[in-house]
Amino acid sequence: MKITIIGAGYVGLTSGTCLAELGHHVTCIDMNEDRVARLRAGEVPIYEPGLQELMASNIQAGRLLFSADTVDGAADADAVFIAVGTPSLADGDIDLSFVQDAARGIARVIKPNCVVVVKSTVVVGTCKALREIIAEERGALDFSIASNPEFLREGTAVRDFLEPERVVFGSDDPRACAVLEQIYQPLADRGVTVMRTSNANAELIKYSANAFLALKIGFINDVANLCEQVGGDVSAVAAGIGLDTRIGSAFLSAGPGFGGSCFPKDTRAFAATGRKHDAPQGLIETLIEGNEARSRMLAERVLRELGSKANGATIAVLGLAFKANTDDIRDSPSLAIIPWLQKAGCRIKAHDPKAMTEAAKQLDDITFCDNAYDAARDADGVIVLTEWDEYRHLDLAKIAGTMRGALLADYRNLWLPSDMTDLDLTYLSIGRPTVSRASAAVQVAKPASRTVERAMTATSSAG
Ligand SMILES: NC(=O)c1ccc[n+]([C@@H]2O[C@H](COP(=O)([O-])OP(=O)(O)OC[C@H]3O[C@@H](n4cnc5c(N)ncnc54)[C@H](O)[C@@H]3O)[C@@H](O)[C@H]2O)c1
Ligand SMILES: O=c1ccn([C@@H]2O[C@H](COP(=O)(O)OP(=O)(O)O[C@H]3O[C@H](CO)[C@@H](O)[C@H](O)[C@H]3O)[C@@H](O)[C@H]2O)c(=O)[nH]1
Repeated sequence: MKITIIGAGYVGLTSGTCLAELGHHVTCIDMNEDRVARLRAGEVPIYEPGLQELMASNIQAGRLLFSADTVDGAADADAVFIAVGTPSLADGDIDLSFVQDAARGIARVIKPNCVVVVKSTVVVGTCKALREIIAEERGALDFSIASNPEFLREGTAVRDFLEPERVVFGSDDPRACAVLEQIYQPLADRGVTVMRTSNANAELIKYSANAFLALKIGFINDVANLCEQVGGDVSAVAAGIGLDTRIGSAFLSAGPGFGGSCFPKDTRAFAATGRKHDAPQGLIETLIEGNEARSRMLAERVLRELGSKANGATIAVLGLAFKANTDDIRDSPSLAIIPWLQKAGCRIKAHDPKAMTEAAKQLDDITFCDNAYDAARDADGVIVLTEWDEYRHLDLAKIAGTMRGALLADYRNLWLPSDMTDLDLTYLSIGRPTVSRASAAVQVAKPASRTVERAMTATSSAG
């Protein structure tokens, strides 16, 4: 199949590369000429593990091309995938202007019988509206439209695309369904479930999936708040409920709140769609409120701990990306927590293995450091906001030895409270007992089984 992808960002580039890997001939088009030039030179403009190698081998095999020219790239495609951004508007609804522009851009170019596939995350009814835009722009042309939402996660995008738990596509046009079935046949041959449904259902499935996953996170964060008040341990509670297969153990890691380019904007859009269609999504409205309030709550927890020393304190922030293994900082908790600390008079030193360049564009007055040890040196407090593996292996005694203060706020539960008892640190984490510097030994109950506790910490942060 000849496939064109409009938008070579996280989704377009990964999908395009993976579709080439499945044997299709793919052209990725992006309006950002600089991005296209870098891609043509074999450079991957985002950090996504495994993508560079896969891209190189498919370029080499002649199955993957890049272009900044829609006419050049889309004219002979059997299917054109739209994978451009759908950011939030001020009222929470999504901005469909990029998708609409992309549809207008291809309308005059596509060949008869082409299938236009919407991969961007869009609210229900969008495909229908895009069909009208293309028809208006092009006049009489036989073409089909389909929705094919993407479920990949940043950081594991290549694996998620090539080994998905399911592929969902929807169209009210059997010809579009036949083309999509052919495109995904190589995955179906490997045993992947390919679900075919209506256009509207496919659009609804994407938002409902993200909203449900975000609810799990919001729920466990609320449970963590309760654990902190009553002396519980959220890791144990999550493990205990997750053993029930009706609940499942995934997406029950308590932390600084969900961020990223999807959950915050998609939950807002889902709620806005509910309001618009007189089907209020009360659970999701409350979830959004709680998640937004969480950043301030976690900043205040640190400020409370620092007390009168907060104004003028130096805080080392470890991790700026919204999660590990990505350079993406869109809607990252760091972007909300850091300004709260700065407002209270804290000076911020920060480190992130991949996201400092992006963070520098959005955060002011930060001293960026080459590594976590440099960030922590002379700091009054250290806050962990991203669960990078390299932080798990830090020498905490060394960190404690070079800090001016003694506060470690582990908002990703990377370590165990019971491992802190010999360190000269006050250890805060999420939904678990605080280990206070002065009376560490009496405050932390040893877990019944350290093996179980360690396993829980490892799996819960895997997401
Ligand atoms: N990032 C994810 O993990 C993820 C996962 C699943 C779904 N999604 C959805 O996929 C869509 C894309 O997300 P993303 O993170 O890849 O966005 P992105 O911002 O990384 O990439 C979008 C790209 O589209 C390009 N673009 C915009 N308009 C264009 C046009 N008219 N012609 C050509 N190029 C154009 C931009 O230059 C940019 O490079 C969104 O709707 C998002 O919600 C994202
Ligand atoms: O148990 C968990 C799991 C995740 N998170 C946070 O939730 C956010 C989203 O994480 P994740 O889902 O791993 O990352 P994304 O790359 O944003 O992927 C989500 O959003 C994509 C875009 O729609 C979908 O395609 C994916 O299926 C969906 O998982 C991040 O801030 C995580 O730190 C938690 O706090 N606890």
